[in-house]
Amino acid sequence: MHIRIINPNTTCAMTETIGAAAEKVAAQGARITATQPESGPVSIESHFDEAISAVGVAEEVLAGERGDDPVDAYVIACFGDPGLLAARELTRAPVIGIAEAAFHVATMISTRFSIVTTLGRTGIIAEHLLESYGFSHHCRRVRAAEIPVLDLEDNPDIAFQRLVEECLRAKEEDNIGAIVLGCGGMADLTDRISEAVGLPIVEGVTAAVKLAEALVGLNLGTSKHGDLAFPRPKPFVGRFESFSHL
Ligand SMILES: NC(=O)NC1=NC(=O)NC1=O
Repeated sequence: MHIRIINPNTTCAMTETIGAAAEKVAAQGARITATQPESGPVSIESHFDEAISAVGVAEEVLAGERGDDPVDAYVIACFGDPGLLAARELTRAPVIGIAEAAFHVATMISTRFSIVTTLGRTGIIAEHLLESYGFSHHCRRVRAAEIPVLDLEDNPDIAFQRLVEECLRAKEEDNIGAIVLGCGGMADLTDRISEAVGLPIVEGVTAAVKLAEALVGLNLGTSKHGDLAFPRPKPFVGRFESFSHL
């Protein structure tokens, strides 16, 4: 089984972190390819960043579809799940966003969870996803450690400390059974945070890898009946000309 994990931002170090975390939990025989767009934001911390990164996600799925190494499942490894539905239109394989995966897993081990994400301004993105996926009433609170995404790579000790402090506040105040980590860049911190906080920690990259394995094992992929059918072929002009007649 070949899982292509797409880091929608363009920071190689974070792609490596994400890929290593995925490798650690991947089943025997599952092969992980971790990739990122050639162009786009170095980190995704706003609606604008999300919108721009969605084009890169689509390009990385198309590269997987057109390559000579067949892809069995895709993971979008950014907590905003940028371009998730557009990506699903481009393939028959399962495409799993790390936020959606984390929400599903968290509700299987707890009746209520909180999210601890990076910057407070990205909290609304998580709220929109909770509403869109139908998990709003399961989530007590969306919290932020107030760390820029790239601090997870550049200042890991400070980032870890702030994350643990916010997770401890969530455990103390939110009446929850689990915490969802709200950034793909936190993929390597799960065990350390869980040990420090004393709660089950659900992290989206690893949750998405295991759900991808489950869907492939069930021989289930993205439905091509209805809105996730392949896009109608048409010309694209200008910088997106390569998308013409997909
Ligand atoms: N909430 C987030 O910080 N999301 C993210 N930004 C990135 O660049 N990757 C993420 O997962």
